[in-house]
Amino acid sequence: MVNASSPTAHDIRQIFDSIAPIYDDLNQQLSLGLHRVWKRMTVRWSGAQPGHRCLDVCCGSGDLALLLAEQVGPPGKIYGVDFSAEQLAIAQHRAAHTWACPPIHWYQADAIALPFEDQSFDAITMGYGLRNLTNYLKGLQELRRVLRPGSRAAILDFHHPANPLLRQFQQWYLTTIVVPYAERLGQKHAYAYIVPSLEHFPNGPAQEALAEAAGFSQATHYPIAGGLMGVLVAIR
Ligand SMILES: C/C(=C\Cc1cc(O)c2ccccc2c1O)CCC[C@H](C)CCC[C@H](C)CCCC(C)C
Ligand SMILES: C[S@@+](CC[C@H](N)C(=O)[O-])C[C@H]1O[C@@H](n2cnc3c(N)ncnc32)[C@H](O)[C@@H]1O
Repeated sequence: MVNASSPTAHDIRQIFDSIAPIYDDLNQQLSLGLHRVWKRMTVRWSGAQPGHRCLDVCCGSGDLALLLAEQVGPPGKIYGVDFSAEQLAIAQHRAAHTWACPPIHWYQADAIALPFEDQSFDAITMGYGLRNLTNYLKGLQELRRVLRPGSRAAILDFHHPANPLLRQFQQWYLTTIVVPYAERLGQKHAYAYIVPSLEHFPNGPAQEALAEAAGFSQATHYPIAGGLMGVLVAIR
């Protein structure tokens, strides 16, 4: 059983391997489909353009990598990285069954040790991944390392909203809606992990400071979904 307050990387990989078959459906149902809007915003903020070479870190089942592929088109190149083999298997299957999807290169690797040369990418996305890393700073340093100068990383994730009512709503939704829903599918422990993962995750201004500590020249956090989450846009 996962130690929810301080899970190891192995614990986290096991969680995402185990929920892979239901991950997409639960995200769609639990976010009322809105997660696709939040991901499209993230791709737009990444600055990805036709012909670009882009990376989606903690790609999971491939949502953001597939959106990047749509954006860069056949001349572009897309790479997806995740350390969960089961999530990557879903991503590969979805890409193979997506009409006219440009080739996407999938890598099973750790986000804090990316298997790419320095300054390899024109844009990077990371959706609901940073909060799951055991070392946020190292994760941001790796994103910066593989980005080309002047290029952007767009990092989408939850955080605790500043507004106390919204924070109460977030806690209520996660504990009263999300966890019982997942429990009916035998995945209570996996989804129960979201709440403690938020406890020590930095808010917008702290994320900006962390990105600058990682060496990014500029970082701006844009709250979305009423402040329940946000997109950190970091420029190398
Ligand atoms: C795509 C979404 C969440 C991804 C996600 C992130 C994690 O860290 C996990 C950890 C463990 C298991 C699963 C995940 C995981 O799926 C967002 C949509 C799914 C969310 C679970 C729904 C909660 C969203 C907001 C807290 C409330 C939104 C309210 C609005 C009225 C829909
Ligand atoms: C909540 S899912 C997000 C998936 C996808 N980005 C999305 O938006 O749906 C988090 C993903 O991060 C991956 N992950 C967590 N820690 C990782 C690490 N250190 N290295 C690589 N992948 C990691 C998990 O395996 C999981 O697929």
